[in-house]
Amino acid sequence: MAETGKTKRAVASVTDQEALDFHARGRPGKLEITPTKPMATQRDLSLAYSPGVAAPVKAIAEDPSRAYDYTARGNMVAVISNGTAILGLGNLGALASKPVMEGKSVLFKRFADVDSIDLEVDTENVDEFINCVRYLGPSFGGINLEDIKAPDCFIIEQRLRELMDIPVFHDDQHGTAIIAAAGLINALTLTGRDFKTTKLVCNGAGAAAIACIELIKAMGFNPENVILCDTKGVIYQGREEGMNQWKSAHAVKTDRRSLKEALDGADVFFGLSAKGALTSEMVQSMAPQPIIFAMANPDPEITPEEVARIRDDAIVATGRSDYPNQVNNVLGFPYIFRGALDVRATTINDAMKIAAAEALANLAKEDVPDDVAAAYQGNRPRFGSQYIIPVPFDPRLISAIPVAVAQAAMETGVARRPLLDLDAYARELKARRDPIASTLQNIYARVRRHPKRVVFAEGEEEQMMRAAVSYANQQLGTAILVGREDRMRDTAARAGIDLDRPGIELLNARISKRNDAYTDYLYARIQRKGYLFRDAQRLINNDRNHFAACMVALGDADAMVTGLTRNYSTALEDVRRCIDPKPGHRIIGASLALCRGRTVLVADTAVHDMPSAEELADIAEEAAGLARRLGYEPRVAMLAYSTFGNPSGERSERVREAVKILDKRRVDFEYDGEMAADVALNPKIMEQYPFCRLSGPGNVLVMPAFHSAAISTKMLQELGGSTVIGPLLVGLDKSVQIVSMGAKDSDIVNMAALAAYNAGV
Ligand SMILES: NC(=O)C1=CN([C@@H]2O[C@H](COP(=O)(O)OP(=O)(O)OC[C@H]3O[C@@H](n4cnc5c(N)ncnc54)[C@H](OP(=O)(O)O)[C@@H]3O)[C@@H](O)[C@H]2O)C=CC1
Ligand SMILES: CC(=O)C(=O)O
Ligand SMILES: [Mg+2]
Repeated sequence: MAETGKTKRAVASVTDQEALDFHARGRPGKLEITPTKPMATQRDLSLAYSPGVAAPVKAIAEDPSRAYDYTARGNMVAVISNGTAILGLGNLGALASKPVMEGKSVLFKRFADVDSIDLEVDTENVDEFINCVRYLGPSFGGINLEDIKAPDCFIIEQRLRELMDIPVFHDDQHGTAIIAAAGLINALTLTGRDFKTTKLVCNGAGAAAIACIELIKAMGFNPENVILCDTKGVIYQGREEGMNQWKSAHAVKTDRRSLKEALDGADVFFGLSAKGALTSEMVQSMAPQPIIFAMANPDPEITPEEVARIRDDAIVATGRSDYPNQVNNVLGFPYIFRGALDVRATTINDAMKIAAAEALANLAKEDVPDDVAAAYQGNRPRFGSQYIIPVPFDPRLISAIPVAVAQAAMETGVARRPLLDLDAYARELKARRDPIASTLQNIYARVRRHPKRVVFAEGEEEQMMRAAVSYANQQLGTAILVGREDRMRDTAARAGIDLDRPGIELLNARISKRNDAYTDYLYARIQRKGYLFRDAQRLINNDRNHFAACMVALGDADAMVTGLTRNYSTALEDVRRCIDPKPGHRIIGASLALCRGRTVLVADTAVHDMPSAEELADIAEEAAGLARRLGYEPRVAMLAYSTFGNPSGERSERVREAVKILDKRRVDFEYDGEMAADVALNPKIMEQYPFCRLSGPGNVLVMPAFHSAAISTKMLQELGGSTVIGPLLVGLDKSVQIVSMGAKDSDIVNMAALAAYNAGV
């Protein structure tokens, strides 16, 4: 094998409570619909609705293909289920399936910019279900059927494919088969096996299992070497109990009757059944270098740890994201539909499926470039037993898979709109992904590799505790909660938070052994600023910000997070009493705003009220440095209400002056200004200033003053629907982050992760 390694969880799992909170927070559920056209004026209304809307109606009635020009159809996929086989949880009904279907819809958007809506159809009657879906064709560019039990799913998909002229794709069947086939191609290569002679046992004979074995047989597996099992054991020729025509098609002549007997000497196990179905004893009896794909969700047939306990020569994959080798259809469906939609395919055929599987398998064999490595928890994986398949966050998937699918669609004559230049298409696909959008993911990955001790100063607050538990759970390091232990335990018990878990430390400032050291340190810093020794003592004993900041200053913690109960400037003053700016640096606040797939850093959102030209230049330098530390190349726009001198005014003059100072300093990043926000952000408007030195839209926006920075970021958040992270505190000698008062636990964890990241990873 090219590489061996101990199997371990890649990231920590989440608790049920965390998952419930995540779904309930803010607007319940995971998606909402936003319009793509303005709806502000009477004219907008006349265009969007009556009378203007009649024009596209007539155009489409004349030529149905115009629906792709005038409606959202061409980029819209429905995720449809009746909830009869929700993951491996069984038949829990249409309504209970909604969280999964909403999840699939948001993954379509997140990974491939496909718009998607979930539809839960409340019937187990096959004809009723077909009848419901068949008439929805005009609304969508494709139909993703999901979590419908076998054998109903086979009938439903087959009929709908015949009835509809858009792709109908049951993801549990074909999506799973494509990803499993890709993983299998690579696992066979690594173990020197051949398709024709490899013996495979598949546990589960439902939607996913039948499709998987059909695809691998189509790719060259010998049918005699494939044994299928279900709840009744081996599916052998002549068996009558629990059979259907789809199982019968794969029945083999054998005297083996149980999964245990079937697995004796087998090379490959495919699990598409239920939690715990594979035992250690069965794994023990498999051939050398066994390949084990335990794909049941949410819990696999066997865990990688259990396999590792008994064998060190196995290649193991699961359907989960928290172990290496995630064989899950999320790696396929967003990109397969992307390719199919872009050529307006009438169907997703076998050639398109095989092209997707091969593209995916090949990607895992390629070197992982720098900008991709972060998606792999900061490691640079090499093709081997722990890396047979890319992870869903791999940014190369968006350009690799849709191109292969679109090409196969064109070659097999199912593309209604062929693409003439596939290289240009690949570039266009890449551009759909904002490289900065994965910033947070990258930061978490880096911190996980270099876990840090972060002190949560306001440890008695419920959100702080939740954030600390989440920090520890995500294996980012140790979370130290400062507060009175009895108070913390009371609050935790009431809120159902378990503090007795690895990675959580409770620290009572009053009885800490380090108080004397902290007091001496603080007193030395403030004795000439009007404070007595007993003042320093009181600050350390009673004020958690001073205590926590001294912990960081004296190296007892790597970073600190605070701010929940005290306003920003007061919390910053507390911290500043204990920690200086980094030599040669200026302390600023910068906020990261993520909006509609775009990310910008806005500064100074926290410290300087009315910065001078000199200070604006410093802010630009600090913000550019932060951008680089976050992993992207800054293009700094020095913002004002005017653009390059028009209209003129005192505040713009200062911004112009700051640009000249940056010129003199010969800084090593792109900057220009003064300019208005639309010039900075809209390339078309920027074109009116051909002399502008920015090579693209600004991604670091330096605001002329604190009020404009604070107002614009809050407006982005409230009106623009942006996620705003920060202000991040930049320029301190030690790593501290201050959250806004009343911040949510998820915001606090982000800030704690950023604090840990800034502490040096
Ligand atoms: N990793 C991935 O990407 C995917 C994973 N899956 C997982 O595969 C599993 C099956 O899903 P799906 O095919 O959609 O569901 P289906 O309901 O269509 O099929 C379930 C199959 O599993 C069999 N089964 C259930 N429990 C056992 C058991 N203990 N031993 C043997 N066979 C068993 C059933 O047997 P019988 O026929 O006798 O009832 C049936 O054949 C789920 O856990 C699901 O999460 C599914 C899709 C994608
Ligand atoms: C991943 C998926 O689709 C399932 O487990 O059903
Ligand atoms: Mg599914």
